[in-house]
Formats: sequence, C-alpha cells, structure tokens
Amino acid sequence: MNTQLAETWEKVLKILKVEIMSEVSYNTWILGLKPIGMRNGVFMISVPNELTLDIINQRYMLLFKESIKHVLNQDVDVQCVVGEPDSDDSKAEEEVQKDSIKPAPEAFGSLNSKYTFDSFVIGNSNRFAHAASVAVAESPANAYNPLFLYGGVGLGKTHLMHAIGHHIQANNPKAKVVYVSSEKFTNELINSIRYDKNLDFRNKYRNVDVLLVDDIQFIAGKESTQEEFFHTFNELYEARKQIIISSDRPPNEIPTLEDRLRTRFAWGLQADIQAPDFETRIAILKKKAEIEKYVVSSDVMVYIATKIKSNIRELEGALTRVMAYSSLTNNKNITVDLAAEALKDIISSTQTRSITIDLIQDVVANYYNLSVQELKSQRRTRNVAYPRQIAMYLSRKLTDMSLPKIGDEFGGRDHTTVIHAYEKISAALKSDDSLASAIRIITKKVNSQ
Ligand SMILES: Nc1ncnc2c1ncn2[C@@H]1O[C@H](COP(=O)(O)OP(=O)(O)OP(=O)(O)O)[C@@H](O)[C@H]1O
Repeated sequence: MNTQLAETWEKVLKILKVEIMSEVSYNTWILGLKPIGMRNGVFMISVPNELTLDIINQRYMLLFKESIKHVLNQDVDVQCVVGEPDSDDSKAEEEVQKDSIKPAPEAFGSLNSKYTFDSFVIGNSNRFAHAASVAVAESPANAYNPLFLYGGVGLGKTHLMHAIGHHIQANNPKAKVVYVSSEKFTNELINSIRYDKNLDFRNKYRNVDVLLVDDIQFIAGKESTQEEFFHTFNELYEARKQIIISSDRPPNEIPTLEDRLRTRFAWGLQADIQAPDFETRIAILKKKAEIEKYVVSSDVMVYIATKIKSNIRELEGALTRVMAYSSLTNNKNITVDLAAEALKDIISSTQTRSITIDLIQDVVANYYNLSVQELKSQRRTRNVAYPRQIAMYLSRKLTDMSLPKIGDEFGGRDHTTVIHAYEKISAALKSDDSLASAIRIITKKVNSQ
C-alpha cells in the first residue's frame, strides 16, 4: 500500500472509530477491511466476505462516503468488493495520489469468477437465453453474432455474459475477452478524447476476440459513443470476432438508438430473460445457500421466494440479510419469523400482494367493456378474442401460474393456446403503440387493486 493511501485510510478509520461507531461494531465490521485505492473517482475497499459486504453496504456506506470525502476534500463514490486486493490494484493505489479524473485503468480480465454456467440456475424464464449463451460460448463467432441478451433488472444478464467469457477463456486461454459496461465504454471514450488517446482506446476495443458490452441502453442518445461503438462493432464483426450485448429491453424498444445499430443488433440472435417462476426462485436460493454454505430450512426459502419475485439480486440479497440478521442477533435458529423480522423493511417496500388470474380477467374485461364470462367463453369474434389474448398474456407475465393452469382459467383452453396468445401479443407490442399503452394502463390497474 502506498503511503498516501495508508494515510488516507488511517484518517478515515479514525473518524469512524473516534467519532461515530461503537467499539464492538468497529471491531466486528471495520477492522478487517483494506483500502484498494481510487478508480475513476470511486474509492474501492476490499472486504473479507459477503456478510461484511452486505452489512457495510446497508449500514456504513454513507459513513464511509462522508468520511472519505472529508479526508480527501472531494466528492467520491465508495465501492466494496469481496476478496484480497490483487496486484492489478496497484494501479488503483497510484490513482489516489493523482487527480481522480485520470483515464480509467485497464480493466481486461475483469470477469467475476462467481458468474459461471455452473452457478447459473436454469428455469423456464431463462432457458432460451442460457441455451443461446452456451451455444455462443462453445462456438464463438460461429453460432450467433451478435448475441443480444435482454431482460429486466437483476435477472442474470451480466451473469450469463461473464459465464460465456469464462467458458471461452477456459477453452482457449489465449482468447482476449473484454467485458465493459456501456457507461464505462462512454467514460473511457470521453477520457480518450480529452487526453488525446483515441488510438489507444480503439486498439483496446478493436483488438479483442470477444467483446461483452453490458447495459447498452445507456448509449442511447449519446451520439459520439454510438458512432464509436458502430465502428468497433463493424471491425470486430468483419474480423469474425464474437460480440455479446445486454440491455434491459430489445433493440427496437430503446429510444434514440441509431437505426444502423438497431439493425446490426438484430443480425444475430436476441434472447430474453423473464422474471423467474417460483420453482426457479427456490432453486436459486438453494444454489446460493450451497455456495455460501448457509444452513437454511426449506420453509424459510419458501417464505423468501414467495415474498421476493421479480429481481434475483434482491432474492439473493434477502437470503444474505436473513443470515446476517441471525448472526448479528446471535440467533442460530433461523425460522420463518426470524426471516420475516429480518426482511420487514424490504418486504413492506416491495410489491407483496399477489396478482391472480381472476383479478387480471376482471380488469381486462372492464377495460374492454366485456363480462368475465365472455372472456372465458368460446366466442371467437375479435372484440372478445383479442382482449382474451391480452388477458392470457398478462396472466403469463404477472403471475406464477403454469400455462395449463392459465388455459384452465380461460374456459378450459389448451396450454398451446396460451403460448400462441403470449407470442402474438408480445410480437404485436413491438409495433403497436396503442396496444402497448392499453397494456400499460391495465397493468397499472392490476397493480393498484
Ligand atoms: N439463473 C440464475 N442462477 C443463479 N444466480 C442468478 C441467476 N440469475 C441471476 N442470478 C444472480 O442474480 C444477481 C443479479 O444478476 P445479474 O447482475 O446478472 O443481473 P442483470 O440482469 O445483469 O441486472 P442489471 O440489469 O442490473 O444489469 C447476480 O448475483 C447473479 O449471480
């Protein structure tokens, strides 16, 4: 550790210890931390394990931010990472001595070792995206290029991208795999222009075998970034290098994305990830418990999986929180009551009321001036069949019900009818703005009942 970093850290600790924290908390949570240094204006801290990470993020982040800001006399963000600082971090250490708006240090090889295919749980919601990722990982630039993964927040896009990167690197250790978020890509581009390092920037991104770009939606509306990315894309594509892109939505729903990029993103394969169903949520919790060596009963897992539905990051966070709570309160008997107590803040702030098919049928029928009986009837005239398909689509999207169950609830229809309705409405949504708006209104009503 360089002296300046050591001094900064010492001052920060002094503020926390003398002015703010109790001795017990300080010794439990702070003593084991190590500063890594500054990266792109973010002060990085290494923490020994996931539990500490969780506690620091939840309780002490603001304290750290304020103390570091006070010591360095500049605004900083703080980020904690699990594990010992590695040698690459010497670059980050150096940065604390310099102005924090230096060009970003190299980030090659920044794949998270936890995000592999082995640790990825496959379920209905991600089966297709997983299969497409495996195909690309086994045959880069031959299977699908580019691979475009999209889906809501915290559903495993980054995990799959890293897993592809690991797999390719394991098969071919010489392959140059680069992962970058589109925000980082943008920042590096801006810095390269500012410091007249455009050539370095191009060399960095155009001489790779696999380029993984996360959260591409952030480049929408940023002209020069789109321009640069367009050329990067073309060069890599023509050189038969694999490109993998993720986004929170499909290319045709990203506003102000240039058409030439939109078209290119559609050249390969687009695969979406949906929110996991109940069984998958349970399987993910089991996997997480196995990896972290947590001992948790299945009724506690069922409790967590019933309460947290739409974001896997939150699902995993809830389990970590329950474990942290049990250890902090010295209560080894992890019951559903204890879990409820540990999660009460999170659960009261998230959507917990469950949405039923009955409710969806009610709202849809009401919206289209029909009766629920008509929706469930065998009538096939468009004024009834179309709302019925919308209701089936929403039942699939907003509830955990299986396809056959949804079919049953709509007058005993076959599950293939539900799939057809889902696909038809999904496809229509891409070009039909009035349908999109109707679905938004109906969903809002369903959520507010
Ligand atoms: N199918 C899965 N099996 C196991 N873990 C999963 C799965 N899907 C997601 N996760 C875990 O959930 C967390 C969030 O996933 P990830 O960061 O990949 O989401 P994301 O879709 O990239 O989110 P964002 O939109 O915020 O970038 C990670 O810890 C990841 O390992």
